[in-house]
Amino acid sequence: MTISIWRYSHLVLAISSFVFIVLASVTGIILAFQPISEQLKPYNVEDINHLSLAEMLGVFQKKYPEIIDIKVNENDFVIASVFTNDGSDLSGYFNPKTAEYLGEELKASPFFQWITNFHRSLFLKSVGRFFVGLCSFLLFLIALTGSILIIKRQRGLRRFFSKIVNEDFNQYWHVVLGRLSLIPILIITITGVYLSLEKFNALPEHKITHTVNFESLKVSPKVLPSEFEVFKSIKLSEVKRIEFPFSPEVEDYFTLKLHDKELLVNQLTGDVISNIELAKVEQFSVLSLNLHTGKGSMLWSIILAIATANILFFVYSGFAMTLKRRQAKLKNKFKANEATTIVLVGSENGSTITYANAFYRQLIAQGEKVFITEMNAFENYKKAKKLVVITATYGEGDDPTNADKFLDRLNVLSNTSDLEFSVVGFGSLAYPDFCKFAFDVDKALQQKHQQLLPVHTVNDKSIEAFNQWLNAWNNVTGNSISIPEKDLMLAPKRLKKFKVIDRTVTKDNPDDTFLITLQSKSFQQFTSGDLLAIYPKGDYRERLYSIGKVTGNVQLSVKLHNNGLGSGFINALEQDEVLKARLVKNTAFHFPKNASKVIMICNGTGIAPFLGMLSQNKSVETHLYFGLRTQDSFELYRSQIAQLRSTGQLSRLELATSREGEKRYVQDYIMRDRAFITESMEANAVIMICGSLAMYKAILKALEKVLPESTQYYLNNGQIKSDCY
Ligand SMILES: Cc1cc2nc3c(=O)[nH]c(=O)nc-3n(C[C@H](O)[C@H](O)[C@H](O)COP(=O)(O)O)c2cc1C
Repeated sequence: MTISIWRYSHLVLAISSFVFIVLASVTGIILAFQPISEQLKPYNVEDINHLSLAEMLGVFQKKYPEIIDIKVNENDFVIASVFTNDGSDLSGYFNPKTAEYLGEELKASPFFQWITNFHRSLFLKSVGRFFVGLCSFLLFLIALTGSILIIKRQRGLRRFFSKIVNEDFNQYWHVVLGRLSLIPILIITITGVYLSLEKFNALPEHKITHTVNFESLKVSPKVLPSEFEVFKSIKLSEVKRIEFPFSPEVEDYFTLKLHDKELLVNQLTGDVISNIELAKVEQFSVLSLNLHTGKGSMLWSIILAIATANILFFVYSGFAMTLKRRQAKLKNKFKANEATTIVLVGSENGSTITYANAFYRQLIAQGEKVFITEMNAFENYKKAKKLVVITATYGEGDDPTNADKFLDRLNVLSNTSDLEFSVVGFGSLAYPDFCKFAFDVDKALQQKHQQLLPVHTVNDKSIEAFNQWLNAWNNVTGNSISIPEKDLMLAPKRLKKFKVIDRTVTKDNPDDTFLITLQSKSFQQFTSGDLLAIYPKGDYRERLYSIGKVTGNVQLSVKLHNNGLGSGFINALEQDEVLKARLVKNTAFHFPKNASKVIMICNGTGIAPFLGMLSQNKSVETHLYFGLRTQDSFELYRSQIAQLRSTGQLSRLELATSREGEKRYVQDYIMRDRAFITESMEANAVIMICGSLAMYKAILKALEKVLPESTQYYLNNGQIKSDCY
């Protein structure tokens, strides 16, 4: 399958370095806990930013007759070496405010030391260090190519952090976590490379050498160190180390190492004898070490640990995605120029190829000469009579990578005008430009060839929807192809648990229909009009139901069919039983946000999403045209609808009973209320239709007669929405 140059680079880099990356990541996660464990020790003193060096020296010199040196480490622990009044030496952690001894200096744990050595060089000395440095650089490139892939996926840098639709677990989290850990990973890799370069002496030398003119050193006026102006002006947080003079002679001085410079200070007068700025290389080395290891900041150490753990997840999810893509291969029995039917596939992540391959195999089994290939490989096919294009849509209604040259090639190459074609669009209603690329392809093909079937769309890889197209294809071509469902889908993953919290029974209803309410066991965002996908046999067989959101739960209205796989499964569920299913977003059938009025038309179980929408409705005027067989059929919904009427959430109900009374269908009421319907649509109302396809067609026919514009106009305008089956 064709993949973009960026994805290819991302993959090649990952493959070439993954062993090192895994080893470095695992050890890196462990090492992140070293600074955390150190900082949990009670030697840290607050307000180190406010305490001056002079103040600290004052208390130390009061308490101890001789001080050798004082250090402040990355954790802001003060470590000193002193002589006490009884002449014994004392070294370890001290409180800088009171000069009180706190405890012995921690020795690095042998375990962390072992892991550190492994992390730095894999115990391979210079060779290992080189590979670790190289792997850091490769990881940096992987992060860069990954960012480019995200920018391309999101169609622009500005949309880098825009919402991502969760279609595939590995893909979704690869991108989401990739964006979140990008900055820490860039920092880890850049500093890793820098530290390696330093170890190989590849950076400029940066030794500090002071020159002191001993002749010019003053011996008066004498000042106590705690009164030195220079010590007063330096905060303890700036200090790395202060070394005390060995003797009281003026030739011996204080050596003060700060984070950005080194000073020599006259021990008698407090004059600064020499002041040298640290080279930028040196300053960056310290910064690199702290950023790379998390030394000195618990928060940063935790961020590093999380980002490094994410790297391991990227390795796993990246390879899982690649494997999935590679499984989707196109193989041919016939040559392109022998084939009478051509199947072209546009796919980014391979799932559309599974459908196209299954269709190809069935055609071959029927004895047809078929050729299947990627859309970008389109050419003039000598003997082709039929062309089937099965394509996904990406980005914002754009082409998948292996179809990005198709429209140009079609323009330049194609000249066989008696070729008949059918386009099947794979897409997701979670995106605003649903299957747009398929529509673009269809339009372009219409300029040159004969359309055999209108564009057929498949939402969320629905097998049902694909089979509907297959039936239509069989009808127009005289074929009798059927695709075993197991060829199309693997058992679904990541299903969520739902518990039955209420249900009615079919015997109470003349149409074998029942209401069932499910409570999601985990937090999930959904709304009325979305779909619930169930897997009755726990395998590839999927059944979708329109749902209503009623008091936060999922409500379905189900008609039990003879041998119905889905309805039989749901009907067998008992109170409190738990099932596994998944919610599918269906934005095209959500309650409109800005409509002046909503006219809902449904028959039978098509009422389910409307019961939810009405119970969520706050103030919109709503009219419900509900078709059922008898008044008894209505009993199932009577109390809910009465409640909605009493609260005003449902403004008007028209019940059409087809088997008793005036024996009317919903479309009869539409014809009767033509003035109301027209007036409402002119005032920006929205019509929503849910239920059987037969009813949908009848309603569209009625609306065609009633409305001033064509139904296509209102469909395009988003004023007619439907979810029919
Ligand atoms: C980044 C991204 C963008 C997408 N954009 C659209 C879109 O604009 N319109 C649409 O209908 N579907 C869109 N989809 C959904 C895919 O077309 C759909 O999941 C399809 O089944 C994927 O097929 P494939 O696995 O063969 O690539 C998008 C999916 C992804 C991951």
